Amino acid sequence: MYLISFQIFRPRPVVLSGPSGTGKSTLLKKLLKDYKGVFGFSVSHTTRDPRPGEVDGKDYHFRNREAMQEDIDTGEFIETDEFSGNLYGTSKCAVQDVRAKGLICILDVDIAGVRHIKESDLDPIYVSIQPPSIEVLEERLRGRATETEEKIQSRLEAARIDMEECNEPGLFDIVIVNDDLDESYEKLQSVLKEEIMKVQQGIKS
Ligand SMILES: Nc1ncnc2c1ncn2[C@@H]1O[C@H](COP(=O)(O)OP(=O)(O)OP(=O)(O)O)[C@@H](O)[C@H]1O
Ligand SMILES: Nc1nc2c(ncn2[C@@H]2O[C@H](COP(=O)(O)O)[C@@H](O)[C@H]2O)c(=O)[nH]1
Repeated sequence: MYLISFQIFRPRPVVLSGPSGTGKSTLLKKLLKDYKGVFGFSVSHTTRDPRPGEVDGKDYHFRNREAMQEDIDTGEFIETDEFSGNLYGTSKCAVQDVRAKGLICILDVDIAGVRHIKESDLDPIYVSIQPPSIEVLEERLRGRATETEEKIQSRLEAARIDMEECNEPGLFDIVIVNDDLDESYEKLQSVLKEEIMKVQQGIKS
């Protein structure tokens, strides 16, 4: 009996994608804070260096390239991509850890990651978070002050491609232009309402 109801209430994961600096982490941190016990973050692996304040195992699993490549070769990842000179990837464990708790698993991946996930059996809701313009994105990236000039340029180059590809029919369930943060958050909550309710009702019953 317990098993049957667990399967009925199993929420769909959520993929948040969009250019670097567009506000994905800001929005997902708000969801995690406002909906405790509803969402869980899929902690990705990366070979990039931690930024000040980032914690290994919480923000990312920070690995050197050799170690991460070994894990890729042994089939531990759902998807991986090279972005701005570093490897990033979603491990099977990262997603399983969240889903085993009955939580909505949030994945933050680039657009190549979205395409790889489409080939898996994950069946998430796909959300693209876009900047109002490339100029605003550049301001946000510079304002965050986490990248070198070279990295800012490579991220802006990837952003131009992402801003074009996000409108490809069928790629995303919704594209949210993150101009006003509160409005974007409203839209995000609205598209996730059904899954949120599934988990909240599951908690009550
Ligand atoms: N709607 C908004 N208006 C103004 N600033 C914003 C808005 N949303 C996010 N920001 C700011 O933009 C910067 C980048 O946001 P954030 O780190 O969340 O981006 P990101 O998409 O997660 O980037 P990355 O993919 O590189 O991790 C941050 O300084 C954040 O405070
Ligand atoms: N394909 C994947 N992309 C990922 C993953 N984790 C993060 N990302 C994307 O990388 C860039 C840069 O992130 P940053 O933290 O260095 O700024 C950004 O677009 C993320 O969405 C992943 O596991 N797979």
